[in-house]
Amino acid sequence: MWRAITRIPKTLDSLGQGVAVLPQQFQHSQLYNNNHNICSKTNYLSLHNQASLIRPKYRMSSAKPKVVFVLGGPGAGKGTQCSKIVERFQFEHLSAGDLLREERSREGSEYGQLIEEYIRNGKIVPVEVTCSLLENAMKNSGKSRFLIDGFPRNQDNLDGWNRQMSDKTEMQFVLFFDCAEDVCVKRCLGRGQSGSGRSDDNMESLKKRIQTYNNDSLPIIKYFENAGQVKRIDASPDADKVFQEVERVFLANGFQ
Ligand SMILES: Nc1ncnc2c1ncn2[C@@H]1O[C@H](COP(=O)(O)OP(=O)(O)O)[C@@H](O)[C@H]1O
Ligand SMILES: O=c1ccn([C@@H]2O[C@H](COP(=O)(O)OP(=O)(O)O)[C@@H](O)[C@H]2O)c(=O)[nH]1
Repeated sequence: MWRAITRIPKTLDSLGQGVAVLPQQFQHSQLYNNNHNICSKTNYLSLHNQASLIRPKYRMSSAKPKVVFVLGGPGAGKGTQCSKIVERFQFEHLSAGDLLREERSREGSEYGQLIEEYIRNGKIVPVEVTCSLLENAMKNSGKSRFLIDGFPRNQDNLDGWNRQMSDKTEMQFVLFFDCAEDVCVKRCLGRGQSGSGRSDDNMESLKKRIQTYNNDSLPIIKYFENAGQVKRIDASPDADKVFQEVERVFLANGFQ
């Protein structure tokens, strides 16, 4: 008789980051859910055996995932530079905006309409939606280094991240692409004209996005700056020149 309940050992229990390599079927199990980390010994043994199948991979990723936040005005060149970072360093690029656009277009999404409304009006989607998309993308990628592009952009985003993700990840620094407003506008309009298909690369939406950036996002960058966590990059030169600076920052912070 297995009357006694068994607490899953810490190594299996704390899958906050190890879960990144768990196959889908584990992700709703007691192994995954820290809130239900007590199970019968029979269940435990079965889960333990299943978990041992994936143990080597889990061990490899037992450190907390490293996160770099990438911030800057609309059109500052965040996405462009993230692609270059991915080519040069081993990072997974997660654009919060792209994830939201994907979710907007996903058939059956209960948030599609809400997301479209927020994006078109340059407003910031409630963090519960964005943070869940980010966490899922992190888990599904199986990677351990992430560029989180375009997030956190307001206090609600930052609070939500701190509640849901900060204990599970190691934030390295904030890469801030500093770009004058008129340059940002020109780049976004250029992106729209060259067929981005984005519903917000037009002057009307841009005015609202810039206002949101100045009112809501800049204070967050300031907050990180006061904490000594911001690496500021002048985003006005051409993309290759900007990347020279970006590369220097990553090398100086121990990334190869
Ligand atoms: N350094 C740069 N100089 C000139 N144009 C750029 C530069 N970086 C990006 N762009 C262009 O500006 C537009 C916006 O860049 P993107 O990387 O999508 O910005 P963000 O992700 O910050 O919105 C794109 O059309 C891109 O090709
Ligand atoms: O964490 C995020 C990131 C993006 N957005 C929305 O998505 C839009 C586009 O963001 P993206 O980062 O793709 O583009 P950018 O404005 O930086 O060019 C923003 O204006 C917001 O409406 C959001 O609500 N939360």
